[in-house]
Order: sequence, then C-alpha cells, then structure tokens
Amino acid sequence: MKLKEILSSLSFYKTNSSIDENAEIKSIEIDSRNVIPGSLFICIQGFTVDGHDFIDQAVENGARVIIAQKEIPSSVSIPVIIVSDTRRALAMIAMKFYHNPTNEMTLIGVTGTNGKTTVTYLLEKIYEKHQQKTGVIGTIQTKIGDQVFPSNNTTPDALSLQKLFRKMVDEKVDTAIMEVSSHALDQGRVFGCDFDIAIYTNLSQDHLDYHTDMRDYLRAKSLLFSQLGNTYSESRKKFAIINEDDAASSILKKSTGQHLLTYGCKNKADVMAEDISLYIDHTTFRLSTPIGDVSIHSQLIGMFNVYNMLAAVSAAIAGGLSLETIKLALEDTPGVDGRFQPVTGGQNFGVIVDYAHTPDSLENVLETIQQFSNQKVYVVVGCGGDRDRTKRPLMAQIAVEYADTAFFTSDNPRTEDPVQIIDDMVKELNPNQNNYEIIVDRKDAIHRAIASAKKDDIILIAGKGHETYQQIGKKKIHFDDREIALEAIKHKEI
Ligand SMILES: CC(=O)N[C@H]1[C@@H](OP(=O)(O)OP(=O)(O)OC[C@H]2O[C@@H](n3ccc(=O)[nH]c3=O)[C@H](O)[C@@H]2O)O[C@H](CO)[C@@H](O)[C@@H]1O[C@H](C)C(=O)N[C@@H](C)C(=O)N[C@H](CCC(=O)O)C(=O)O
Ligand SMILES: Nc1ncnc2c1ncn2[C@@H]1O[C@H](COP(=O)(O)OP(=O)(O)OP(=O)(O)O)[C@@H](O)[C@H]1O
Ligand SMILES: N[C@H](CCC[C@H](N)C(=O)O)C(=O)O
Ligand SMILES: [Mg+2]
Repeated sequence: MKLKEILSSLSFYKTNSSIDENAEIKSIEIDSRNVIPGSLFICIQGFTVDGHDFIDQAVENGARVIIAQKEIPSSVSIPVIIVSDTRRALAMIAMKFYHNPTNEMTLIGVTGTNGKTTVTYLLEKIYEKHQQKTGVIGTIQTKIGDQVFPSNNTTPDALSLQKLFRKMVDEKVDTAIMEVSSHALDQGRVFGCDFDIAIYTNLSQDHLDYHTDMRDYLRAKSLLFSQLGNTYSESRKKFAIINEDDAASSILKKSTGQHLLTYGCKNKADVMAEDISLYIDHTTFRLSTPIGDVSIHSQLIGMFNVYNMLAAVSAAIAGGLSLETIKLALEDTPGVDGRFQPVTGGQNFGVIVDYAHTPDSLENVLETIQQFSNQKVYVVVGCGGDRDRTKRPLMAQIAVEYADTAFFTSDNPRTEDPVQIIDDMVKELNPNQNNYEIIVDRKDAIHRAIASAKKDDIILIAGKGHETYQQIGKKKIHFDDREIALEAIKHKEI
C-alpha cells in the first residue's frame, strides 16, 4: 500500500524531513525484530520496554518509515513521522492497511470480569447451528472455522487483530466473536473495530495491578459500549447486551445510544431465565424472550452459567436468530475446556478442574459445588504472580469459608516468589480459620487433596483450567491440572 493512503488514516502528524508519499509500504510492524525491507515501524511505549529504543534495529532491518510519539535523534536516516499517540495511530493504520475488515462481517464483542470465554464458546455453537462460518478470538485459542491457532493474549494487539480479521474475511467468516479484555480496551487494541453487538457479563474485582481502582476498571469496560457509537442505521442495527442483575448495568446502559437488550434472573429484563433447576450434571430453565418462550436442558452447570447462556441467547436474538436454533445449540453444547470440567478416572469421589482465578468466580464455583455435596469439599488453589495482589487474601478467605479443607499452592508464580504469594493469601485469615494446608508445589498439593478424599467428597482444583503450562520465572513448563489429577487418582488406587 502507498504511504499516502496509510497516512490518510491519521488526523494530524508532523514529519522531520520530506517524505515520499508514493513509497510502497510492504508491512506494518510494532516489533523491530519483525521488520523487513519496506516496513513501516510504529514505536509503542510499552509497560516493559519502549519501542522508540529499537529504531536503530528497525532501520538496520530495512524499515522505510518510522512512526513515533517522541522527538527522534536527527541521526536516524529514514523519514520519521510524529503523532501524539502511537497506540491510537497503530489501530487506525492497521485498520487502513488491512482494508477495514470488520466492516465486512458481523462482529460480536464480549467484555466483563468472568464468563467471556464461556459466552464466546456458546455463541460459536449457536452461530454454527445457524449454518454460519465463525471466527473466535479469546483466552483459550483463536479459531477460523475449524482451524485453530494459539492465543498469546485474550485480546490481541491492534495490528495482529486487524490482520486476523482480514484473514477471517478472506476465508469467508460471516460472524466473528471475540473476548475484549479491559487491558485491550484501555490500550486501544480494538479502536476502529466496527462492533455490531457488545455484551457485558459482570464486574467484580480483578486486575487492580493494572487499573488504579474499580472505577477505572469499569471505565475501561464501558469503552466497548461507547465504541458502539450513536449512529443509527436501519440496515445494520447495533445492540448492547447488558446483565440487568449486575450493579454496573445502569452505567453501561448510559455508555451507548444504541439498541439495548437486557438479561437477568432477578430484575425484570428482556431475556430471562425462570423456574431454574440446578443439578450436579445439568441445568434446566424456562427461557423467556421477546420472540417467545422455550424450555432449556443444558449440560452446563451452575447459576453463573445460566447468566452466560442468557448473555449468549440475547446476542443471538439481537442478531436475528430463531429460538429453535438457539435451543438446539444450547442443548448440544458440552462444557468448555477447563471450566467446571470433571476429571473421571473411575474414582468414587468428584474432581473438578475450573479456571476460577478471581474472588467472585471462586465463590460462585465453590457455592455451586457446596449445593450438590453432602460430604466434604476440598479446594486446591493459588494466585498468579505479577498480577493483582489485593485479590489474594480475598480468594484465601473464600476458600476457607466454603471448603472443609483448602490446599494453598502455586498458580503461575511468574517472577514472584511462590512462598510470598501464598503468604499474601493467608496472612489476613483469622487464627481460627486454620482449615488449610500450604503445599507450595502444585503437583504435590493435587496429590495430597486426592489422597485425602473419601467416597462422595468433591475436590475443586481452581485457577488454571485449560492451561497446559505453569509459568515459573520467565519459563513455561508443561503442567496440566487434569493430567496430574488423573495420575493422582491412579496412584491412590494402587
Ligand atoms: C501489560 C500489558 O498489557 N502488556 C501487553 C502489551 O505489551 P506492551 O505494549 O507493554 O509491550 P512491551 O513488551 O513493553 O514492548 C513495547 C514495544 O516494544 C517493541 N519491541 C520490544 C522488543 C524489541 O526487541 N523490539 C521491539 O520493537 C514491542 O513489540 C512493543 O511494540 O502489549 C503486548 C502486545 O499486545 C501484549 O502481549 C502484552 O501483554 C502481556 C504479555 C500481558 O501479560 N498482558 C496481560 C496483562 C493482558 O493483557 N491480559 C489480558 C487479559 C486479562 C483477562 O481477561 O483476564 C489480555 O487481553 O490478554
Ligand atoms: N458469569 C459468570 N459469573 C461469575 N463467574 C463465572 C461466570 N462465568 C464463568 N465464571 C467463572 O469464571 C471462570 C472463568 O470463566 P471464563 O473463562 O468464561 O471467563 P473469562 O471472562 O473469559 O476469564 P478471563 O478473563 O481469564 O479470560 C470459570 O471457570 C468460572 O469459575
Ligand atoms: N487472563 C488472566 C489469567 C489468569 C490465570 C491464572 N492462572 C493466573 O496466572 O493468574 C490474567 O492474565 O490475569
Ligand atoms: Mg477468557
């Protein structure tokens, strides 16, 4: 693409020298290591390093133009374009370079503290039943139809994202469904994306290492709804899907001028679940919607999953799908990888692996397990390193309150000392809350919990869900809670 065309996506910019607007730009890069001859390199001031420090490497690798947000030494031999915010410029340039792909398909975004992956997974099943080709972007993986690619982040950076959307359009995806994290919203990774439907699940404490407080966290989440815009189009109606039972619902409703569809179980909403019956291996309810009522028998477990189903159903209704399709898909959908996933090795007690890594999700999952258990409940849980430290004591408190015994252990310690993380978890517990053991090694903790279990007890192994690694320092080693649990079950039988 010609530089002139790329620059037309920017509002204002300055240059340090004359630029050849007809220069051909071969690729857009934000990592100097990926620059090839003819690239345009955009310097991003990051959280760990500053992209402006890699200009020399970008030039050496053949960059044709640099986009920066700071003055650059005059020794740099190629044209430099200065903008006020390179993250915003990146989103606009990437959108231009890949020919605004989100304009060519339906785009659904899901935000909220918990439930994003589950809702995207349910929507994928619903749209597939509707005979559409789907693309899915999220925590576990990225998918285009049946092709699966690994995910580094829940929401990719703006450049990877627009490139991925172009690939989806080229491969005839009708509907793309994506998780939109608060980090992504805050960093403008989704600036310029033309969302048709924006879904809100819930808000509870997480990521206070990144956001200054809960208000700032909510502000970031609300950007998905303000980004839906206020422009009314009859041919392409846009919808905000809001959880009416969540405390932040009124703020989010005010963030957009688009159509609203609300869901809930307590407060009056457009889409509601009534006569809900929760069982250990399935859930039933009556689904009441503006297009009719229908009964649902789902394989998903727990009240929180009723909310996830309502969020997905509401989006599908906004998208014009029929209740028949929605019912068929919901009833056909098995549980999501690593979410309330039973591990069965023929044992006479229950083992459940779940991705609960926030206070709210841990409480929801333990509450669900408690409802079905008439024997002992054990939980194996830790907290991630280099993440919100203030959630640690809250998670420990919930663990000892709901479980008969908690085994506190490592999650992904990353660059922190795992012993210190566990200490942060337990240090605010009262002395009488001593129904816990500390076993730093996660494998040992899982083995100990399984060795302790008797007939009909239930063990929850929380925090890592689908993850097949443990990150210790900068290294990721293979680790899968489900594999270790099976191994421990076999070992117990010998
Ligand atoms: C704090 C944070 O959000 N960091 C994310 C951010 O990194 P960053 O912008 O700070 O980048 P950086 O590493 O400092 O580098 C700055 C720039 O220098 C460039 N560089 C760097 C080295 C070099 O040799 N040459 C070079 O040009 C880099 O390519 C980059 O452009 O942008 C990167 C690209 O998008 C992300 O991969 C990275 O995620 C890190 C790995 C991370 O841990 N992020 C977490 C906190 C996160 O974003 N999580 C949310 C999900 C949370 C949830 O829902 O629970 C997510 O969406 O994944
Ligand atoms: N609607 C919900 N409300 C509360 N907790 C939930 C809800 N849905 C799922 N959970 C809990 O949160 C965990 C993570 O669910 P899921 O992966 O769907 O959320 P997510 O928002 O994608 O999380 P992440 O931000 O880590 O990507 C589940 O394993 C379950 O314990
Ligand atoms: N997307 C979440 C995942 C947390 C998963 C948990 N296992 C941990 O490592 O803390 C985060 O980056 O905060
Ligand atoms: Mg997710």
